[in-house]
Amino acid sequence: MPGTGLRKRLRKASSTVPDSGLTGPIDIPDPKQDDQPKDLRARWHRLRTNVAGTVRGLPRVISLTWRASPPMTILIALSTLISGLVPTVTAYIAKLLLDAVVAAVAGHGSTNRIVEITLFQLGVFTLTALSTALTNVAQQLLQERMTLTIRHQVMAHAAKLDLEFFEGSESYDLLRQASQEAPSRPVSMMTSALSLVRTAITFASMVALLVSVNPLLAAVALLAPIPAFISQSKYGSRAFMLALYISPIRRRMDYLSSLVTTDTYAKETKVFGLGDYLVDRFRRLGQTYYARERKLTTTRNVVGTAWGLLSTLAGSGIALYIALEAVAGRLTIGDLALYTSAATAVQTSVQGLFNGFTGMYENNLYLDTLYQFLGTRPGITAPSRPRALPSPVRGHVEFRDVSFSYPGADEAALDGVSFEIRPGETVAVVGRNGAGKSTLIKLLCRLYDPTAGRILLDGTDIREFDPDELRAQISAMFQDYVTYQGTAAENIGLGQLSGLDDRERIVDSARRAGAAERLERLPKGYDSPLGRWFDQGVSLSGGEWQKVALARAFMRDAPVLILDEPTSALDAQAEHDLFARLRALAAGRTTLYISHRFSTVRQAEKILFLERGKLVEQGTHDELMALGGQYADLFTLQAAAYA
Ligand SMILES: Nc1ncnc2c1ncn2[C@@H]1O[C@H](COP(=O)(O)OP(=O)(O)OP(=O)(O)O)[C@@H](O)[C@H]1O
Repeated sequence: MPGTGLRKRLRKASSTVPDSGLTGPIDIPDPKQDDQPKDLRARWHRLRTNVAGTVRGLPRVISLTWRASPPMTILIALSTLISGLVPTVTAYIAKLLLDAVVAAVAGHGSTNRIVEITLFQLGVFTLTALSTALTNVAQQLLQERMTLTIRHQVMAHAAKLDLEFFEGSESYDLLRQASQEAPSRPVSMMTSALSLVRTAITFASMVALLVSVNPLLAAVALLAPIPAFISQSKYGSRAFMLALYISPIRRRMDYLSSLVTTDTYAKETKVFGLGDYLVDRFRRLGQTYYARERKLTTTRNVVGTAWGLLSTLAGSGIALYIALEAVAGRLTIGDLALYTSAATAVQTSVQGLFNGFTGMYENNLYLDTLYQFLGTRPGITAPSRPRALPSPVRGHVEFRDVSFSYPGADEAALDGVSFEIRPGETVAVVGRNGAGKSTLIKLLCRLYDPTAGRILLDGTDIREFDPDELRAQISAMFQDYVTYQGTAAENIGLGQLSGLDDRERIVDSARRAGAAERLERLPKGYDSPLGRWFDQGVSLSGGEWQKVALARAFMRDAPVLILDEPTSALDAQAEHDLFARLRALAAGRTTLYISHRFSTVRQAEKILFLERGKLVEQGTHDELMALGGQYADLFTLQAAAYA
C-alpha cells in the first residue's frame, strides 16, 4: 500500500524538526540520502515504480472526473484527441500548400488546388478554435465541480472521524494537507494527464510521419528524451519529499503568525513584549524554508534544461539531415517544411511529456495523502446491529473497572475506575489537575473507548448503541467550549439543532443559565451577532460567554447532563445562583459536573475523588469529611484560605 510508506515518511519528517517553532534551531533536515537511488539500475527501477504508481493513480482521477460530470468528461476527452492531432494535421497542410505553390510557380500546378488547400486549412483552424473554446469552458467548470466535490468529501469525512484523530499531531499534518493542498490536486492531475495525452498524440502522430520518411530519425527523436525524463522524475520526488519535510515548519510558521495576528493572543504578546521576537522567528523560519525551495527549484530547472538540450540537439540533427536531402533533390520543399515543423513539434512535445508526467507524478503523491486521509476509518462506529436505546433512557450510569490510556501515552489517564450513578443523581468529580476528570467525561460521551473495562448506560454497554443515538441522550458543556461567531440565538440554539428556530426554548435556556438578562440588553437582543468576526458583533466577557455555552447545554432535554467546570469564569454571585438552581435545573436528569471549588462540590449527592487516574474516594461530602482522606485535606485547605 503506498499510503503506509508515506505515513512512515511523514512520521519521520515530523520527528526530525524541533518540537515548537518558538525556540530551538531553525533548519530543515535534508531528505534522507538512502531515499535517493545510487546506480543506474536502482534509478531505472525507481523510474519504473514511479511510472507504475502514477499510472495507477490515473483511474482514481478519471473516476472523480466522470462522477463530477460524464458529458463534460466525454467532451474533454474528444477535444483532447482533436487538439492532439491538430499540430500534425497543420504541419501536413502546410507541406501540401508549399508543394502546390512550388508547383504553381514552376508552371505545372493550378491555383484551384491552392484555394482548396487554403479552404481546408481554414476549416481545420475553425474546428481547432471551437474545440479549444469548448475545452476551456468544460475544463473550468469541471475544475470548480471537482474542487467542490473534494472539499465536500474532506469535510464530510472529517466530521465522521474520532476525536483521537484531531488530538494527534501526526494526523494534524494529514488533515491540513488533505483540506488545504489536496482539493486542487485532482484537478491539476487531470490537467496534467490531459496535456500528457494531448502531447502524446501529437508526439505519436509526428513520430509516425518521421518513420514514414526515415525510421532512424524517429529512433533519434524517441531516445533523446530519456535522460531528461529520468532527471525530471528524480527532482519531482525530491520536491514532494521537501514539501513533506517543510510541512511541520509551515505549521509552526502559521502558528507564530497567528500568535501575532489573532485578537485572543494580542494581549499577552504585547504585555510580554513578544512581538519582535515572534516576528523574527517567523522571518528566519521563512528564510530557511525559502532557501530550500530556491535551491531545489533552481537545481531542478537548470539540470532539467541541461538534459533537455540533448533533445534540442537531436531536433537540430534532424533539421540538418532533411535540409541536405532537400538540396540533393530527394525531398520536396514541402517535405522540408513538414519535417522542420515535425522536429520542433517532437522537441516541444518531449518537454510537454516531461512536464505532464512530472506534474502527474507530484500531484499523485499529494493525492495519495488525500486518499490516505479519506481511507482512515473511525474506530468508534455503530455496531452492525446497534441495540435500541431504552425509551425513555433513565440515566443510570455505571463504570466497571474502566482503564484508559491515550494513544502513545506511557501513563494511564484512568486506571481501574468503578462507580455507579443512580438515575437523576447529581455527582461531582473532583481531583487535582491531570487526575483524569475530563477523560472520564470523554469516555462517557464515547469520544474515546476504554482500553479495558465497561461503561454501562441503563445496564447496557454503551458500545452496543449507535454512538450518535447515545450522544443524543447527553448534553455536555466542555471546559474549552466553543464561542460561535454567530448570533446569540444561534449560539444557544446549536445545542439542539431541531430547536434552532424555537425562540421560546432558546430564551428559556438562557434564563436557566443566567444569561438572559445580559442578552436581552444587547442592541438586537437575541439576534445580535456575538464575536468580532462580524460587523457590529458584540464582545462578551469571559463569564458571559460561559453562560451562553451553559445555555447551549440546557437547550437539549437530555437525560444525562455533563458540565466540565461550568462556573470557572463566573462571578461568585452567578456561581452561587447556578448551583442553587442546579438541583431544579437538573431535576430528573443524571448530572455529572467537574469543579475545583469545594463550596459547590459539597452540594452534590455524591462526590468522586480522582487521583492520578484512580478513583480513590467516593461518597457524600459528610462521608468524605468523616473519612479524613485527601478530599477532607483539600476541602480544609480551601476553607482555610477563605477564612
Ligand atoms: N488528548 C490527549 N492525548 C494524550 N494525553 C492526554 C490527552 N488529554 C489529556 N491527556 C493526559 O491525560 C491525563 C488526564 O487528563 P484530563 O484532561 O482528564 O485531566 P483533568 O483531571 O480533567 O485535569 P484538569 O483539572 O487540569 O482539567 C493528563 O495527564 C493529560 O496529560
